[in-house]
Amino acid sequence: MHDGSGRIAVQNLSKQFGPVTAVQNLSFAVEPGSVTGFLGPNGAGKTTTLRMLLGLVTPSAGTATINGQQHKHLGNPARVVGSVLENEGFHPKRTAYNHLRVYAAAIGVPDQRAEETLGLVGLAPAAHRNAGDFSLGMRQRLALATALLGDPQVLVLDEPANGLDPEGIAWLRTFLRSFAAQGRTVLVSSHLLAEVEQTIDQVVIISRGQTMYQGRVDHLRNSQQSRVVVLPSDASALATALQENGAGEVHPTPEGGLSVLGVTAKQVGDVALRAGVAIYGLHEDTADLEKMFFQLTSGQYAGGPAPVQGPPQGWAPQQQPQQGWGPPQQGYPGQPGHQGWGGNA
Ligand SMILES: Nc1ncnc2c1ncn2[C@@H]1O[C@H](COP(=O)(O)OP(=O)(O)OP(=O)(O)O)[C@@H](O)[C@H]1O
Repeated sequence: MHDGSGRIAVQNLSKQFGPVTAVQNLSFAVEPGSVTGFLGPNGAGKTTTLRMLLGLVTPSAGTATINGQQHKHLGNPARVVGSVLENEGFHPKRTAYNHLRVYAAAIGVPDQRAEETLGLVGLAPAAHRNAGDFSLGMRQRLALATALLGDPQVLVLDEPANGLDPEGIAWLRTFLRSFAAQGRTVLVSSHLLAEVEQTIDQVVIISRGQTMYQGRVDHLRNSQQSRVVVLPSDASALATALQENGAGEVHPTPEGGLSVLGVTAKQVGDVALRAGVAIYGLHEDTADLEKMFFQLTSGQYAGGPAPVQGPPQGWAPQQQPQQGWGPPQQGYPGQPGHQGWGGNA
């Protein structure tokens, strides 16, 4: 039997579809009490991974377990894990309530649970309307109600925000966070970080079937080095002064200025003052999580938004992911451990 922990563990998971490697040696863990985003571009292998976790696809190698067991060994799986996958079908002539009653009977829970789950997802007023007349957002809610029938400990949702309007997304966010606050586990896939950023507290980012980052979203955000763009009277003199004061990377800009990583505008201003260099312009680029996401998954993109080449500043995508990858290994200005920056004095 399963261990009741609510933990999802994916270990060295791979899936080959003929010549296509959908998932390659993927490892990550999802702990209860949190909402974890499972993020990656289209085709990264998210759906295949979730389908392996739910026992719908057989792995080529590795394991995907819930509560320490593969799905097929969970006993009564609907009581352990509820899922909403893409393109869930409903009988169009069946009411929402009747749809849920059919599923309730199949997993051995009373009809009353159908009413309860309709209430949970805000569909009670539409209980006796045919699912065929539902909007995409209502169908998503009905799919979620179906997943909740067994009062599961774990929820696995594939792109649940698809088809939801902003109000629906806000509602889903509140619902998932309160579900997790009860000590349950939520894993939500998406190809859009912005769509789930406010919902999730942990994130697993994959690209081309491999884990690129696993850890807290706020750690990822805090790890971003800020960038200062400065237009000085003498770029060469300022670049030298910055480097003497411990700035990590200083690059010229096409406008004749400098782009300086991991510093604040104040630090650049202080160094320039001491170096006797006048400043004609100065601004700070704040951390952008979306940019980081593109960088981590850049190899995946063939078209669309132009990815920034190379690993993100201060980050090194690794082939052997570990729980809670932390911020950059080396300190930088503003972080404990950084040496230098006379401008801070
Ligand atoms: N049954 C299958 N047969 C052959 N190839 C498949 C099959 N299922 C998935 N793939 C391929 O595996 C790769 C990963 O697909 P998958 O659907 O898991 O990615 P995804 O991250 O969920 O993408 P999306 O966000 O577009 O759904 C893709 O190249 C896809 O074409």
